[in-house]
Amino acid sequence: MFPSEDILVSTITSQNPTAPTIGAPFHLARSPICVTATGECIGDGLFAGQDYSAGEQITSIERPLIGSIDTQRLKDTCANCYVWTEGSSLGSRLYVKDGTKVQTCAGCKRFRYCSKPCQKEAWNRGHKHECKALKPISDKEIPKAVLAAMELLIRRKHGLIADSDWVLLCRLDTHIDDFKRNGKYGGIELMAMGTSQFSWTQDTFSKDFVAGMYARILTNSLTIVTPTFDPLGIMVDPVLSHLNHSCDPNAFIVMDGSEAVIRTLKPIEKDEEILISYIDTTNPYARRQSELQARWFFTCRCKKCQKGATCSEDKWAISPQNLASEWKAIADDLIKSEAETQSPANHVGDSRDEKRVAALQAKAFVLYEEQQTANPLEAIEKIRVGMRLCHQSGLWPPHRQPYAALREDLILNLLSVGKYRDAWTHSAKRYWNILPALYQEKVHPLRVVHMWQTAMLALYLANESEPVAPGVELGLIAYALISEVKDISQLSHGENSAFARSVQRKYGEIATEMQSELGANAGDIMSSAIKQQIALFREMSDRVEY
Ligand SMILES: C[S@@+](CC[C@H](N)C(=O)[O-])C[C@H]1O[C@@H](n2cnc3c(N)ncnc32)[C@H](O)[C@@H]1O
Repeated sequence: MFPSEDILVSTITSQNPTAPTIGAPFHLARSPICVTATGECIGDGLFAGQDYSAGEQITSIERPLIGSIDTQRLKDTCANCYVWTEGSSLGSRLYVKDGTKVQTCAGCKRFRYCSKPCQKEAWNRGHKHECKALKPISDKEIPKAVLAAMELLIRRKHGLIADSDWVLLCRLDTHIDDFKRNGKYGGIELMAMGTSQFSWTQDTFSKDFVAGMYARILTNSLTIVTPTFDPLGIMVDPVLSHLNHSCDPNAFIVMDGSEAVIRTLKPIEKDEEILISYIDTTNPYARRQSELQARWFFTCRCKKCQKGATCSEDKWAISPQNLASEWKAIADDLIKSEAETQSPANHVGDSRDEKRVAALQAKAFVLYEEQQTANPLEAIEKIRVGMRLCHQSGLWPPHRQPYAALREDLILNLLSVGKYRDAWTHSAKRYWNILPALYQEKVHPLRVVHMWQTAMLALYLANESEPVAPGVELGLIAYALISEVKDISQLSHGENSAFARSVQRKYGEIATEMQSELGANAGDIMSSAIKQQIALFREMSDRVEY
């Protein structure tokens, strides 16, 4: 048992950030981005230890210190290596070995593992202590943040978290005062009480310390994702959790099983701060600010936010004054009847026309959120209503949110009900008109993953007897896309990543198949045919109604 964690933590938090180590890929220092309204610097961040070009690895962390899987994913995800054995999106699971299954831990009946070695690794990391504590409460649904806090406290109590990690972790802000101000501190105290009780650590950590640690998890966790960015849970890590946010980030975290890698999105100079994004940065300015304020308690002053609502995310296809009169009437009704239209997250401007546009935007976001909890067929209907609103009002360019996000979910839902052809035309629209606008860097991992999914859909449809449109040969389009993804995935995911390797493998299979079909002149025949097919693929993006 430790004499007094509270004393240890207060000593640590007053220390200065670590000095840079020569030759290290990054270092921790005071961040100029974390400032109060009066300009006082209040937080740390990670800074580049050398110059990096776009698409380079900065560092790799074998596994985050603490990971906690979403309740929904506990049943189909390995709690050690984070392999997701189900997966919904097309082409997203090629990197998972066929027949991978997970089995429940016989003790706690909560976590599942894909193999004996994974179970053993988790056991030795601390599950041997945690399992006993979780066993009597195996029938209770426990929020992932509580499970993360339990793991953290149990492992520290049993000497399974190094002092150096603990020191860094305890330096992260708890935001307790912010929680007290927004009225959520009571809930935190309650969760912390449960955490202490369930983890059998009351003898080691005080009530206030646990509340602080729980609050720290809420404001410093990152999302565990698959290599294709399907969310699986949350992770807390002394290094990763020190990364600050920018709506115009220069880096991102990509995961390969339990390994988390920080990679660059743009060139970064030595001593420049490494910034990732915490949120969907494709949203308009007011929405981004509201989300960051509500969840992380800060006003973002990144380069993009300093320009206010003037960037491409905030551009309308027509000016608000030119909205057709029937849409003005619809907007006026919404202003009278729907509270959401007044939310600061939808703020567009103070003129009457801007308020109307904000009301239509609020409605589109409500529809976007509502469809997320509906079954696929209902979701498709709701999404179509939202997309028609965006299209028929004439206000939205295809990449403006939530129009682009609605199409994204439409594609996923169409795939899940087997409407592959419909999904294909929307994917073509997304490929040509949306991805380059949303993710301007070619190495952006979300752009790469979406390209990959488009390629896999083309490949699937290539085997159907009826072409999707006259003259279209989807096999060739798939080949061209896979070959593009093959090259870029080395930069977005890393050449040795499971994702890049599975793309490489697929490319090899298809190239061999094409060569055996077309013979010695395969290269020449294909390059002219591909040009023609790409032109047809581009034309397909104009065939969607909205
Ligand atoms: C995951 S932590 C990052 C580490 C944090 N800077 C620290 O030293 O504890 C998230 C917190 O960092 C601060 N932060 C991150 N990005 C910021 C930004 N762009 N502007 C202002 N504060 C930021 C906020 O206080 C946020 O709640």
